[in-house]
Amino acid sequence: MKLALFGGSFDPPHLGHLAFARLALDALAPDRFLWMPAGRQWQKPDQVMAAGEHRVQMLQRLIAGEPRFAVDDRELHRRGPSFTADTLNEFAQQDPGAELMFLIGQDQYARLPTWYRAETVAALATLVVVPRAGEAVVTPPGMPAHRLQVLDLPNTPISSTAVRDAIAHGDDISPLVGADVASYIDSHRLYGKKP
Ligand SMILES: Nc1ncnc2c1ncn2[C@@H]1O[C@H](COP(=O)(O)OP(=O)(O)OP(=O)(O)O)[C@@H](O)[C@H]1O
Ligand SMILES: O=C(O)c1ccc[n+]([C@@H]2O[C@H](COP(=O)([O-])O)[C@@H](O)[C@H]2O)c1
Repeated sequence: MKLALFGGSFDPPHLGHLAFARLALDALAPDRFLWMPAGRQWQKPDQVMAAGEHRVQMLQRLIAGEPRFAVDDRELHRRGPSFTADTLNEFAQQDPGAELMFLIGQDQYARLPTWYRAETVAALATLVVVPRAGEAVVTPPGMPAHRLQVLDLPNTPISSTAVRDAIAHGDDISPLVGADVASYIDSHRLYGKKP
């Protein structure tokens, strides 16, 4: 069983995430593809994120057109920081024969040596990495031995930060997150969205 895991803050999820996920679905042909919103991303201590339930609802709207996608909210229910090593250990114990693939963009791949138990992450999953914001995939110094699959994602210059900034400026965010996520943000007044 091949299991693709896409972890993220998803605050909010956007069309860049969706482009990456669709490409991975085609390229990897996993048996399951799970989007995993982080509970507490310990490396973003200053960011007050939208509640986990809102991020799950936005993800559900973003992925609605693709029945092979599902949301796994286990990290939202775990106490303490959301360590990817813990999550991968859970999957490995749950299904010892499964081939785990963890999706990340180059920005996070570059930081991976700073993650909690990076060697466990590297040992348990193949890292599926895409370029980000024009930055090619480069293995960072200090990265433990790992399996790497690079996917050639065309540059999708969207970030959650840009979405939050666009909201602050009163801009239409539908081109960044799609109409369904935009209307969810609107109706729940997330990220300081004005009526
Ligand atoms: N436009 C994009 N293209 C490729 N990968 C992306 C893109 N946006 C996010 N990712 C990747 O998706 C994962 C989750 O990203 P995250 O939820 O932090 O979104 P973000 O846009 O990077 O957020 P923020 O701007 O708040 O840092 C990370 O591995 C990140 O590298
Ligand atoms: O385990 C860690 O130490 C760790 C440190 C930073 C990020 N991560 C995970 O990497 C994924 C992408 O993070 P982010 O902040 O770019 O959305 C998400 O699943 C995070 O929980 C994990």
